[in-house]
Amino acid sequence: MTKARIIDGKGFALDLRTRIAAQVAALKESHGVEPGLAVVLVGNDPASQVYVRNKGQATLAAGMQSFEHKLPDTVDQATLVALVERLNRDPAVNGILVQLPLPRQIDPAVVIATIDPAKDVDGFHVENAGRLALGLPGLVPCTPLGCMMLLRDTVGDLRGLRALVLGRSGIVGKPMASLLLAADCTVTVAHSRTRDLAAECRRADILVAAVGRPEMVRGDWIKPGATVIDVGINRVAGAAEGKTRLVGDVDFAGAAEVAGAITPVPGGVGPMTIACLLLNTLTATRRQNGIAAPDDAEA
Ligand SMILES: NC(=O)C1=CN([C@@H]2O[C@H](COP(=O)(O)OP(=O)(O)OC[C@H]3O[C@@H](n4cnc5c(N)ncnc54)[C@H](OP(=O)(O)O)[C@@H]3O)[C@@H](O)[C@H]2O)C=CC1
Ligand SMILES: Nc1nc(=O)c2c([nH]1)NC[C@@H]1CN(c3ccc(C(=O)N[C@@H](CCC(=O)O)C(=O)O)cc3)C=[N+]21
Repeated sequence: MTKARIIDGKGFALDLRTRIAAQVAALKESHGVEPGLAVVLVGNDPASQVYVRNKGQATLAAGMQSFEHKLPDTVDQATLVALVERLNRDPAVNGILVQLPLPRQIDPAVVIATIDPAKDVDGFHVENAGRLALGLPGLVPCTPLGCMMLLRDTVGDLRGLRALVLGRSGIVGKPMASLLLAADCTVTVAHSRTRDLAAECRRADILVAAVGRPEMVRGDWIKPGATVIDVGINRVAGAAEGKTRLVGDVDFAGAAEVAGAITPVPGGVGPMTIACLLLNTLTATRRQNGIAAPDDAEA
C-alpha cells in the first residue's frame, strides 16, 4: 500500500512549460527577440537520441528556435570545439547544450570550457559552477534546479531541514548540495566512500538520490515522512522478454510505504530537467539582450 504523496513532476513541468511559452511570446511581442537553443549530439547512442528529440520538440512547443547538430562518434575534438565556437558567435543561438557523455577521444572538460558561459544553459562551465558555489547569479544546472522547484512546491519552507544528497557529480550532486545549502538546509553529501550509507539516509528529512544504481535506496533507509527526490534514470530488463523499463535509484514501492512524498520514475525529475532547460534558455536570452524578467517570472 502506497502511503507517500506522489510528486507529479510531469504535471509540474507541463505547467512550467506553459508559463515559459507565454513569456517567450511576450518577449517576441515586446522586443522582437526569439530565444534559440542549439543541441549538439555526438554519436548515435539511442537513449541520447531520445533526449535530444524530446528537447527539440519541447523547444519548438515553447516558441523557441531549435538547432540540432549531429556529429559522428568518430569526430575529433578540434571539430567539436570549432562547432561550439561557431555557436558562441551565432546571434540566433542563445543557449548551447552538448549532450553528455562524449566519445572517448573527446575531453568533456575542454568542450564545456569552450562554451560561452552566458550561453551555457546546462550550467556546467566552471564560471557558472563557481558562481553557484559562491551564491552569485549565473546559470544553474537544469536537473538540480528542477529538483528544487519540486521540493519547494512539496515542502514549502526548507530552512533547517536535514538534506542528504546521494552522489557528488558536477552535473547533479554538487550543484544540488549548493542549492540546498543556499536554501538553509543542513546538507550532507554521500558517495561511494561513505560509511553506513543507510544510517546517513535515515537521518534525512530530504533525500535526493543521484547515484545511477537501479533501486539502490531501500524503503528501510528512509526516515518516516521524508521527501524523496529520485533523480536516477536506469534502464533495466522488463517483465517481458526483450523489453526494458525505466527505474530510479530508489526502490519506489518500498520507499513509498515510508516517505511522506516521493517522485516517480518516469514522470518525476526527468520532465523537469527539460522544462528547466527551456527556462535557462529564456533566462540566458533575456540577459544577453539586457532585458529584465517580469515581476511574476519564475526566474
Ligand atoms: N532525471 C534527469 O534529468 C537526469 C538523471 N540523471 C541520472 O542520475 C543518476 C546520476 O547521474 P550522475 O550524477 O551523472 O552520475 P555519476 O555516475 O556522475 O555519479 C554518481 C555518483 O554516485 C556515487 N556512487 C556510485 N555508486 C555508489 C554506491 N554504491 N554507493 C554510494 N555512492 C555511489 C558516485 O560516487 P564517487 O564520486 O565516489 O564515485 C558518484 O558521486 C543516473 O542514474 C543518471 O542517469 C542524470 C542527469 C539528469
Ligand atoms: N549536456 C547534458 N545535459 C543533460 O541534461 C543531460 C545530458 N547531457 N546527458 C543525459 C542526461 C539525462 N537527461 C535526461 C533528461 C530528461 C529525461 C526525461 O525526460 N525523462 C522522462 C522520460 C524518459 C523516457 O521515457 O525515456 C521521465 O523521467 O519521465 C531523462 C534524462 C539529461 N541529461
